[in-house]
Amino acid sequence: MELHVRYEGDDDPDKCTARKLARFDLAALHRSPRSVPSGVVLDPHAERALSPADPDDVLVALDCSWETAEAEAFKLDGPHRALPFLVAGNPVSHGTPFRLNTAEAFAAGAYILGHESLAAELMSKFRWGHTFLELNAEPLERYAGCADSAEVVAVQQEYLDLAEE
Ligand SMILES: C[S@@+](CC[C@H](N)C(=O)[O-])C[C@H]1O[C@@H](n2cnc3c(N)ncnc32)[C@H](O)[C@@H]1O
Repeated sequence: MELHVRYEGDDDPDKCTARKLARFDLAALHRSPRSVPSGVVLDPHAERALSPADPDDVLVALDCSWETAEAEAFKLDGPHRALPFLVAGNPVSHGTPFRLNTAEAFAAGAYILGHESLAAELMSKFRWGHTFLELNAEPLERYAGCADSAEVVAVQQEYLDLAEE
């Protein structure tokens, strides 16, 4: 599985998780949208949830600040998919649902698409990485066992209902 990042560079470079993954040769950074290959785009605004039915060869994320991550910013080729209910494990957004950093989004995507060891390798580069995998162990396992996006959404609903109680 290849990981590609459309890199906006408008967030703190010292804390940027995409840059760290690139330093370990785990992801490729693209400063121009034209050089980003077509692949499954991890897009929180997408209508369809990522599921094991999606292609697992190329995953793309947009690394930018959350202030500029509006829908128009995600103009990239390929099917756009939202990650289902998962909570951030990083210290900046710890416990916040849906608001993952780029490394967490890639780890979640890899896990759901059947690449658990890649998810573990990505998270091993961050001191909080194990927290993300521990906090989300059950939902990740369940999403990875779904047949399609509709099943993922049904499982997600159980977590949303629990979160509302
Ligand atoms: C907005 S950037 C913030 C990155 C942060 N500056 C960092 O250093 O990791 C996070 C990216 O991860 C992906 N992502 C995060 N949460 C997501 C979700 N719930 N669904 C789909 N993609 C998500 C998107 O590509 C999003 O643009």
